[in-house]
Amino acid sequence: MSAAPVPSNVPTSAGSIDRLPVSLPQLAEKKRLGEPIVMVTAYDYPSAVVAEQAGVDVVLVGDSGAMTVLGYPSTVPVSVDEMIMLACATRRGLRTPLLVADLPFGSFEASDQQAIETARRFIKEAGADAVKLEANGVAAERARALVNAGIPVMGHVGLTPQTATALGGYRAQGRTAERALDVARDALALQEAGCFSIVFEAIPSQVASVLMERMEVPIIGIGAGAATDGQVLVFHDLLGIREGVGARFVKRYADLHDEMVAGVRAYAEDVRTQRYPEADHTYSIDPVEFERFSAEVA
Ligand SMILES: Nc1nc(=O)c2c([nH]1)NC[C@@H]1CN(c3ccc(C(=O)N[C@@H](CCC(=O)O)C(=O)O)cc3)CN21
Ligand SMILES: CC(C)C(=O)C(=O)O
Ligand SMILES: [Mg+2]
Repeated sequence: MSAAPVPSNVPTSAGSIDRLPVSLPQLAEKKRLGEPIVMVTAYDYPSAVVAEQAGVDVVLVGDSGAMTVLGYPSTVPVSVDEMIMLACATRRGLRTPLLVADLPFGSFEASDQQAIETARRFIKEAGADAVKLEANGVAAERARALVNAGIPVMGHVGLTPQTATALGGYRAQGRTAERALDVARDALALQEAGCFSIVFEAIPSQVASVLMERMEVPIIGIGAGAATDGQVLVFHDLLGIREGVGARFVKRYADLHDEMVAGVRAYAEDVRTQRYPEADHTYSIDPVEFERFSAEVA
């Protein structure tokens, strides 16, 4: 399927009627065929347009946006309303990729009903195609309730930033036999609960490799090695938009932060040295009109 190079710029937040998104069966088919699945985060209209035009399969409105675009020190403080706003902006720039939205910390844990109400907001108000939730004590139970309510769910195991304090910070997980078994249990529970896909974050590649033998749904890795069915990276990390969190899995494909600073610096320099604006950047008025205006205003 060839992606339209132009965004739909949909009139409503819920997506355009003629949108043909990447489907869950298409992702399963990619796994079956061994075709790697490409996922990237986006948080607003321009990043969504970039992801669309680059032809990715899945776009994640990650709660990492709490840090990358909202400036919070972690993903924990971001609210559902803030995430909905990011998801709506992303939706408007997106046509073909599957749009997945992270359920933020505190928005789904309390009860199945809370999880369903939150997920429905992402689907109905923001036009998300699916939601993602991080493994914790109740995630599999909530995932099952969401799937039963007709909401596609992606799981997330390994380094789960919403519970990073309990995990010892932003560090790789599953590095002892016991902890690798914890990751395995989380992944199998989420698969059993009906998740259509699961993210493996920051686990040893050997552990991910062995787990892949047990996984029937497409697995998207970030710092989980090359054996997963696809990869995901944070938009700002792969484009070098800020210093980032220093995760070893980041591969930087551009240095946009430096380019943006250089651009604004050059603009500032032009203003201060009066090299901007030039004639091309200014408007003019008909000479007769200008004479009349000058006579009156004086
Ligand atoms: N911009 C951004 N990109 C991300 O990938 C991301 C976020 N933000 N915010 C939430 C989490 C945090 N992430 C991280 C952060 C660090 C490592 C990491 O590799 N940590 C080192 C240890 C660093 C230390 O010792 O402090 C490790 O080797 O485990 C992995 C994932 C991934 N997520
Ligand atoms: C890194 C991905 C998987 C994520 O959860 C996020 O960006 O919030
Ligand atoms: Mg996340």
